[in-house]
Amino acid sequence: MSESIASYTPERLRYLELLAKEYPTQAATFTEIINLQAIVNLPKGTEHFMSDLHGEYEAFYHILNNCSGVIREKVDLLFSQTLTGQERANVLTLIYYPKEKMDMLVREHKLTDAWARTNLDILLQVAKLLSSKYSRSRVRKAMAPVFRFVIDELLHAQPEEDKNRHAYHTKIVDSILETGSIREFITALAALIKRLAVDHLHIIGDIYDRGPHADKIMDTLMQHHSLDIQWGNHDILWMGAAAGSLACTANVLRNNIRYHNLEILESGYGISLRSFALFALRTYTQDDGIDPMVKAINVVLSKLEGQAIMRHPEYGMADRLLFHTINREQGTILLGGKTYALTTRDFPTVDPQDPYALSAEEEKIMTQIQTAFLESERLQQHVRFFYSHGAMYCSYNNNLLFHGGIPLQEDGSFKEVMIQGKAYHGKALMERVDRLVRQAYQQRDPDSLDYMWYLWVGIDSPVSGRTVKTFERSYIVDETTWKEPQNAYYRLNRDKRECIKILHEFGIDSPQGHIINGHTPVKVKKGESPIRAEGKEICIDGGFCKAYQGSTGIAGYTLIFNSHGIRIKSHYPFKNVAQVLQHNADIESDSAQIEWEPKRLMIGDTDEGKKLWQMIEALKDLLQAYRQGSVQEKMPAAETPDF
Ligand SMILES: O=P(O)(O)OC[C@H]1O[C@](O)(COP(=O)(O)O)[C@@H](O)[C@@H]1O
Ligand SMILES: [Mn+2]
Repeated sequence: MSESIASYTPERLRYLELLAKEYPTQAATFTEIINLQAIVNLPKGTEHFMSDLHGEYEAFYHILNNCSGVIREKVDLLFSQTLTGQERANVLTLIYYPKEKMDMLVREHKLTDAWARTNLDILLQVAKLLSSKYSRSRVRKAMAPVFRFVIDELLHAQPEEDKNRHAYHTKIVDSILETGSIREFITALAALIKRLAVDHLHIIGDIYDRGPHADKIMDTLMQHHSLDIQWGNHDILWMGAAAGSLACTANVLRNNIRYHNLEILESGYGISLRSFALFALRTYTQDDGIDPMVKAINVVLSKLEGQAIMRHPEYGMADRLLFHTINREQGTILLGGKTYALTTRDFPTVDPQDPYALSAEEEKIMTQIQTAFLESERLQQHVRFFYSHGAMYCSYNNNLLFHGGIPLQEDGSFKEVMIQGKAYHGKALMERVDRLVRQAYQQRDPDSLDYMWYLWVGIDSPVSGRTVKTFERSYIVDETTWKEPQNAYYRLNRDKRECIKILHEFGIDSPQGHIINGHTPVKVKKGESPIRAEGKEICIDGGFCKAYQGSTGIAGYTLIFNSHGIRIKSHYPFKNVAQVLQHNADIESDSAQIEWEPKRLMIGDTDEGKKLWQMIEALKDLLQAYRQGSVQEKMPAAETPDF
């Protein structure tokens, strides 16, 4: 059979020549084609989605360890007939916290060879089940390098295989025991199990604030094998503070003072609040029962925000300039033509002639704190990770991920938002804001730093979408003033057609497309559902944050998207790691299937798969080019035929 001769454009030929550097022979090329064609026909990897972690490190870390309850499902599937509930619970704790569990067993003299053999076998069965949907080479890469060979051998042992092989495997286990490496080995196996259960993690914003340890969450995320982050309004605030914005810094301080979370600043990031605390105690009274530190930061915040509003008439926030309408003698404020009572009259640093100017002392202390943010190496490292792994939005396998909303008009059309003199809407707006956020960190110019603050408070901000009313919520007795008006997105997101329109704007036209976001806690207790707009929008702010669990009724969601479809897990509150170790107290979760795929999704159907198909096509072209002599093979020296 004669093959037709293909002709290539000069660009294509150049590309094939580059590709030939990696695949220099026909053999190398077709091996890779076979390899990739096998991969695209494997089931798609499992994606997990979480949002609004709000510093709840312990709950987050446990959910990461129990892979949102997926490990328990697998262990139950394999062993519900052969192990008791207690035995399975012990296995689970071993997988979640191998080091701590084995430490405990050693203390109790229970880490025997017999225990090791039994548990090794159980863990191998779990790992085998989870690895079945990956290529062997992918599984091998997921293993700790030191144990790669051994785990690989053991995973591929078939019980029915001949005696020699069985003896070989028994020998491997004997050597593991003899060499005293069982603990390391079990730890590596537990890590592999967790690694295989979750292929990719999406964090849909608000890692920071309210709970105590966002810094530890960041450390953990930095170790993760595969993840992306969509920035939340709280994250943006910290990023702004880390880039030097004083208005952002004041908001970070306020959030953390109010929640008694000084530890993250002081020991987590080495940012001392000592001078600020001393200043507050010296300057403010305790007569009205309000914490002097809260009062001190509220005033600094109102001043700095007022300055930013005056610098930027284009933000349209002149009506948020409240500070000069306070009547200190009467303890009231004038708001929209009405007078409201305040909970304090304690404003000692406000100059009635120039109410938005920081006092000399406030200025000095805030400048010191600003420098401390800029110089905190650990904070800067975390923020750099936000930039390298995060963005305003992400389009991933037909899902559109962002923290808050896309600014809309009341009639549902995209809202035009002015940024540095030009109007943007929809996708272009998200991309423009993304660039501005990056510019704020790279260039630290006053304009983009102010915009970082706007993203925290503004009704046209994609990450906030509210007029944030910090002053009213702090000091005005009448709670009707506390309501924060929201962008129309948060009403229109209940409408299927609106969501389809937004997805379309971002190039997602599949009937299986969804918007996935967080930001507004789903009040399950009040009958709210995370599934909105007939399944087109899924909001997964389930309240990891303890302060919100009263209204959400649960303690966080994980959304799971595997080859069969999408399901949601609602988690119940977590006690602590000690409880897990003592009583195997796993987080309980309910699971609900949201959607089934019409047919099982394979890697070839994913975004990554599309790239692999392109690569397969290119390699086929390369093979053809080799065969017709358009590109020359380069035999490795040792294989050059000897004439
Ligand atoms: O993105 P989130 O979690 O809703 O946080 C932003 C909100 O937090 C607030 O600052 C209120 O916080 P608290 O409820 O913790 O006092 C609101 O003014 C603002 O809308
Ligand atoms: Mn938020």
